[in-house]
Amino acid sequence: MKLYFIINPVAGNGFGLKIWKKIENLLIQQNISFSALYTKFAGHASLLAEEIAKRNKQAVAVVAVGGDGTIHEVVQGANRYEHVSVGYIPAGSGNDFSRGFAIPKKPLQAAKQLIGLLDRKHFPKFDIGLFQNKKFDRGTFVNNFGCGFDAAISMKVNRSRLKRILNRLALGKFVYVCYLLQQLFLYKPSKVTIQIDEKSYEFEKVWLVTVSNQPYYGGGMKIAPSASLSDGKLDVICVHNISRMKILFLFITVFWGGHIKMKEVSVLTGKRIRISPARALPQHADGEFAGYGPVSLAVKPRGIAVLTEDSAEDFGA
Ligand SMILES: Nc1ncnc2c1ncn2[C@@H]1O[C@H](COP(=O)(O)OP(=O)(O)OP(=O)(O)O)[C@@H](O)[C@H]1O
Repeated sequence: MKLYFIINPVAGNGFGLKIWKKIENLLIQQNISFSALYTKFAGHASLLAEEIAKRNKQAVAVVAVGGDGTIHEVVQGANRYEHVSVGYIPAGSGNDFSRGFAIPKKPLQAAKQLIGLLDRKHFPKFDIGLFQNKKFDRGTFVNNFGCGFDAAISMKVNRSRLKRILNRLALGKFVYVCYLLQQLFLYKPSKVTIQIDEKSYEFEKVWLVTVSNQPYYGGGMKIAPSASLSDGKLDVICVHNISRMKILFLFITVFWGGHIKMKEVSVLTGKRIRISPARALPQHADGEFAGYGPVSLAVKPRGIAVLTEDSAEDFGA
């Protein structure tokens, strides 16, 4: 099996590149042949993964070295090709993919796990999410999709100069707290209709709707504690009719999944989902800006093969 690495040198504020140098040495020491490609712009990992898929007719592994945005793009580019499996070396700031897919959080340990799996013929397959809106005809997500308050925060963070400054001071997470507090005062909740399979639900004063493929989100928050990568379903969490103060409380309890007991949090599951907000809410897919407005989502059961342990199949359920 041919082995490719797609490296996002700017992930984790330059951590991606540093980590890659160590992993490259490890691969050379162990006489493992591989190709390494560096991303040059946002969205490039998707194009590279698809090029690799088209160029190789035999089984090939494409490993993302970066954060959730990088593995998101690799899966976006690779998921339509049966002969492509994906791997992940966590080098970003959040790394929820490693939490959900049972990949070690330490990059060198993740690399060792990956090396140990290379001689296998088959890798476990996991569900992924698909979405369609005005911006994307067939977008994918591996962790979660969100619209509303959380997408507004991640849009602000990603466009922020403050993020780059604070990242340099190793205070990257603080920037999320700053924009969370800002949006807490500025965000205007709105009415949202959610259609899940054959049922329709109307929620007033909605702050956010997330659609999860796995439990973890936003750097370790357990937003959808029951989401499973192998159940052929997506978990929908809708936060509505909640006071601004209680939102803060929610963002504390979400770290252990306690928020789902709150009366303002509705938990639903299904295979096909349509979210129709009364006003065009921002959206993200795995933390990457994904558009505005109504969106249709569906699960693609066992949609991607991942270089991880077989036991990861039961992870998160
Ligand atoms: N060469 C590049 N220059 C600028 N941006 C890039 C480049 N390569 C990739 N990107 C973009 O960098 C962004 C961040 O990548 P990624 O999410 O992997 O890292 P992170 O934000 O540090 O980690 P996490 O999402 O886990 O918090 C993504 O939107 C990706 O498209």
